[in-house]
Amino acid sequence: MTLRVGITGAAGRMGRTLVEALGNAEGVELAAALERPDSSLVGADAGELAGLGRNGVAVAGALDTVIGDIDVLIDFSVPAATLANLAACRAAKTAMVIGTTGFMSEEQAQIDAAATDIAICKASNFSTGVNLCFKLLETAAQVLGDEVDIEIVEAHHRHKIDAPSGTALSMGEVVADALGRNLKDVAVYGREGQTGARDRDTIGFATVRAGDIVGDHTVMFAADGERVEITHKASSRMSFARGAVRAAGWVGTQNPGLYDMQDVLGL
Ligand SMILES: NC(=O)C1=CN([C@@H]2O[C@H](COP(=O)(O)OP(=O)(O)OC[C@H]3O[C@@H](n4cnc5c(N)ncnc54)[C@H](OP(=O)(O)O)[C@@H]3O)[C@@H](O)[C@H]2O)C=CC1
Ligand SMILES: O=C(O)C1=N[C@H](C(=O)O)C[C@H](O)C1
Repeated sequence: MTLRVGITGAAGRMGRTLVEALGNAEGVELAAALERPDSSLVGADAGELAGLGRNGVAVAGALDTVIGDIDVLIDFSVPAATLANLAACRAAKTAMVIGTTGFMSEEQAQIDAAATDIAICKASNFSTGVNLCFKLLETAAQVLGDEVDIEIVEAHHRHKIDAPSGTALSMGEVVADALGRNLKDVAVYGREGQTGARDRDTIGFATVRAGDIVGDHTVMFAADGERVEITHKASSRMSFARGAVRAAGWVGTQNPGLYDMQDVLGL
């Protein structure tokens, strides 16, 4: 069976990469591509937009005009657009892959609620390497325990609109959970001025925004006399897109529920 997939933000950085990844994947096919209703790109060919040549899929401006043509919607856009698409998918019983980051906790609650009716695979990062790093981080935190200072440093391109990155926050959650801490209580987002000495239980975050960096993440476990650093560097958005397309093929056959890339990879 071939699953029919729709892509939102089809002209965006991830949207174009997803169109390319879908063209190379098996068991899934591009059935719809979406942009804003008032976008000048509505009606354009999605393959041409992605720089691949015509693929015959015209960009639509409204999800309700194409939702009957798709089995799974892949959404990498902005939280407000994702939540509007979530409501439409919930009503139509269409599965979703959500890659958008930067949701507030009450927005995440809407996703949790929709997952009682539809299958949703949501991940802050769909690359295999980052999902492996989540496992390595859990082990590192368990072994190094409370004897180390933990700092998370992330760097992304100048266009990124949320900080810290969703991936950095997920890494913080993995480490905090492994240590029995609540990230909300221990996170420190940047430092300035007379900060006082570091509190051992805190988990620090630092953000770099520069140039065309695709996505770098380092978690540092620093003790007196040694430190461990676990680093992932993405050099192509295709690493995220391939994972999201794999997730679409997987989530399209699941019962309602909220899943992540670890479920897709069986980690
Ligand atoms: N989970 C993962 O593995 C990854 C997640 N991401 C996340 O994906 C998201 C998108 O990133 P990226 O592709 O770089 O961003 P872009 O800005 O390049 O693309 C976003 C797309 O969404 C569209 N869009 C924005 N607002 C709306 C709206 N209100 N209604 C309809 N469409 C809208 C944009 O259209 P327009 O240009 O007209 O605004 C654009 O086509 C971010 O949240 C990012 O953090 C990114 C990479 C990997
Ligand atoms: O906006 C991006 O580009 C990315 N966003 C995701 C995040 O916020 O973690 C994933 C990746 O790092 C690229």
